[in-house]
Amino acid sequence: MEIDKAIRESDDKRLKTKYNNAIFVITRALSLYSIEEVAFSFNGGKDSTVLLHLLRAGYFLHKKEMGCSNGGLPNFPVRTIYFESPSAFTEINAFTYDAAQTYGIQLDIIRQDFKSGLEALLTANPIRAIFLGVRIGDPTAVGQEQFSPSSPGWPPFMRVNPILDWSYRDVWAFLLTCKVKYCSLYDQGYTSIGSIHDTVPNALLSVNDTSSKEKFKPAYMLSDGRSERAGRVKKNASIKNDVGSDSQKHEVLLASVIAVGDEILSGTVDDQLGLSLCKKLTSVGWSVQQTSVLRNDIDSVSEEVDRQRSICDMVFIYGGVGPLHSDVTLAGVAKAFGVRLAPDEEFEEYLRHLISEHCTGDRNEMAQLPEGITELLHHEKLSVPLIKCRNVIVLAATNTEELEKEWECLTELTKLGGSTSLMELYASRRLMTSLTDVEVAEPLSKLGLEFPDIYLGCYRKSRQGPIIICLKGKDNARIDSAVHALRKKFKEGVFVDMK
Ligand SMILES: Cc1cc2nc3c(=O)[nH]c(=O)nc-3n(C[C@H](O)[C@H](O)[C@H](O)COP(=O)(O)O)c2cc1C
Ligand SMILES: Nc1ncnc2c1ncn2[C@@H]1O[C@H](COP(=O)(O)OP(=O)(O)OP(=O)(O)O)[C@@H](O)[C@H]1O
Ligand SMILES: [Mg+2]
Repeated sequence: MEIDKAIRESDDKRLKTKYNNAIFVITRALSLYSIEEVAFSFNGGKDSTVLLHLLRAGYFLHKKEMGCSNGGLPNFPVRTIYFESPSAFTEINAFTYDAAQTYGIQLDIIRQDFKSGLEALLTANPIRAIFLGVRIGDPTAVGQEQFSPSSPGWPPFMRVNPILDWSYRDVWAFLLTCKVKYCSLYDQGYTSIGSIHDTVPNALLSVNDTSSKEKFKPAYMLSDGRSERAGRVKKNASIKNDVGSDSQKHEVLLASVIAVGDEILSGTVDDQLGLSLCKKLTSVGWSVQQTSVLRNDIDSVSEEVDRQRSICDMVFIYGGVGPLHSDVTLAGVAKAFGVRLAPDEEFEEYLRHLISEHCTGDRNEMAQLPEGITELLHHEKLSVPLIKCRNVIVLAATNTEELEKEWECLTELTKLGGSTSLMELYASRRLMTSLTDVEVAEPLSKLGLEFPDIYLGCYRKSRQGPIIICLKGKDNARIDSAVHALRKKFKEGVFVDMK
């Protein structure tokens, strides 16, 4: 089988690992489902072209494993579906039909939208699993695994994603190593292909040329796979401004603190970080609007981040950061901003230094960051930079000492960035009194009206104990005036200043 042979003869170890993993997924799927129960969703794009050849090899190897291979593969045995659309590139259509002819594929052309088309397909056929060329960086891949049931609201089937963990580089390494044909648009600067309305050649492949027609290098020349979708016209628009522009509207900067961790919710671990972070934020003049604890679940994270990022100046999120299956925070942040997670070579470099020989296989998965919105905040005291996605700071700290260090660096870095005023300190005074609630309630409300710029808080340490009144603001003189005004409302000596 020529594909299998080409990979075995190649000395690209990484490609071999990717290939073996994908073949494993395919052969498992072919063991789990009968050939009538599987389908392949093919659209002539580079990812589905990779999958076409992997399926050809996988089927061959599966048959061999079962002891019934004769070495040949005259016709492609998996039902193949193509959702044809009037807005597809003619080159894509031509390549799809051409490939069908070359490899003996019986194409089922569907001219409906994905959902209705799949509903009809599943009603008419015993299909239970569909192979897709989805890769982890695709916006639609968020939350998917190699075997992922279709989403709620979609007809029920298993989505099988054998190349989910492949990078852009892997795709081109495979197509070039196997010397297989791919759609001609990829030789004209297109790096990811949607419809004719939302896809143009990737400007990063543009060749400076004096002639009037702009020229582009082929897709495989793109050195940084993170820019694969640079030729796609952006769909989402309304992203809240970064802190520093919008924030000037508020007198006080608003923060939200999000913890991610099933263990906090089950009471297995004590969330010290939330408390510490709230103290730190308050001490530098921020007003914490909300703290929340979320499950290790991408959708929970994305919904909460989306909500908080639009009402707060800055969102601080911690927990669920790392390479484990439960580490979903960055995927949730990516989903909240409607971008994909993509391998970040700079971040990967840091991780490589940090874990070097302890790491086997492909390190890319650990270095996936929300694409196009991530800023790495470097500090010499940190072995890995802090991650800032627009107005969301992702903290890697897992205990208060680590948080202390990250916080120190963060405040230094934001000051270095010229944002000193954003970290302007709050001044505060606390007064203790043995007056009853009823006695202080009304005068305090009136004080609030007289001093709208001063935050007035009350709390007590026990039901019967004294009340502590907290006055906070950015102007010391105003706080002193408020304290004076409050004292004037009562007999002398009923309020004691607390340190
Ligand atoms: C065979 C097939 C199965 C799909 N299954 C799902 C699904 O289970 N859930 C979902 O949200 N989208 C599903 N989709 C839609 C894709 O995730 C995605 O929206 C689409 O490929 C992107 O196309 P667009 O960029 O034109 O919107 C499926 C698409 C295909 C072709
Ligand atoms: N119109 C379609 N018909 C059939 N399958 C499709 C269609 N659109 C998408 N798919 C499936 O979804 C997968 C992911 O699509 P995606 O656009 O990310 O990749 P691609 O088209 O293969 O490559 P590229 O990223 O270069 O466009 C495809 O590989 C294919 O399995
Ligand atoms: Mg495509």
